[in-house]
Amino acid sequence: VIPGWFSEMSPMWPGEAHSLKVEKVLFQGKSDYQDVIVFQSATYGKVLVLDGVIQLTERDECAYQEMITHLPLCSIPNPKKVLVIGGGDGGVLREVARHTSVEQIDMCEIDKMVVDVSKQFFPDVAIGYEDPRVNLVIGDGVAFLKNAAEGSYDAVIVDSSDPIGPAKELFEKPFFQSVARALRPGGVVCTQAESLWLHMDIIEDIVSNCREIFKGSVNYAWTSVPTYPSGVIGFMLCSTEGPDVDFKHPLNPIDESSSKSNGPLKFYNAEIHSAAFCLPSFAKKVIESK
Ligand SMILES: NCCCN[C@H]1CC[C@H](N)CC1
Repeated sequence: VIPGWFSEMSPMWPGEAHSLKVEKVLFQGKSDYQDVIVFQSATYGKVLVLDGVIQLTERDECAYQEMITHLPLCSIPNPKKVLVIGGGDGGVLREVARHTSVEQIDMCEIDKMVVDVSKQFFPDVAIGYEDPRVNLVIGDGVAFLKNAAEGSYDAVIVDSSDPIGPAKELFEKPFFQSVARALRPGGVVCTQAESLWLHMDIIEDIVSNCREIFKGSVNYAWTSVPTYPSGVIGFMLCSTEGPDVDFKHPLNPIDESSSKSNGPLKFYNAEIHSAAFCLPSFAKKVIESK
């Protein structure tokens, strides 16, 4: 490693590595599940790294947290009960809390060290934990959903790391089946769905599993996050059989007054919501043909 530089290498993006200039390492630890590092970067603020993979930076986390949350929640009229799988940094909680219709936010995060480190080093992200509607469970999302009552959620958000390490099972068919069971008719799920530049094979498998399991609509959306591999990240948006969900045209705008509580929206808006579903031809061919 070049002195003072962090390079993000993984078998999931062979032959390439995004690098950030490191000013100071603020935390290094090893939880029961993964290596955890926080460093002060020269140009992206503080950075959270798990097993050598960038999870968030202060400068661009708004793009991911706002899109993964508002793409599903702005697509249904009145979300009340929301489940977050993963998301231990608290950023998705911060975004869900903007929705005044939401009454209960359950979260299941497997690694307590991620929660503690986020509260210590990323207070503007971990602010989500301060919302009284939040119930945090430290545990395995797969087990949590197996025990969830049928049809108990309006929305599930799967804010996972990559399918190498603790999040591996969150990309597999049985997990998607348990999500569908826990959703009410016309309920929605949004999952972290990797990069259309790097992972069309993974996306192809996820799409075909989702089309089998979710009998409402199944769509892939994507957005720009400079510090994620290839500079983009995708999302699977699925709804269960029941009241129609048109993900491409948001019907439930975020209540402006509630947005102020956790600072202004920096990235999401209704136009970029619809634009997120426009795909390059090479991806359309795979995703829309499954
Ligand atoms: N809430 C933290 C974001 C986790 N999602 C990331 C997507 C891109 C991956 N390479 C790493 C995890």
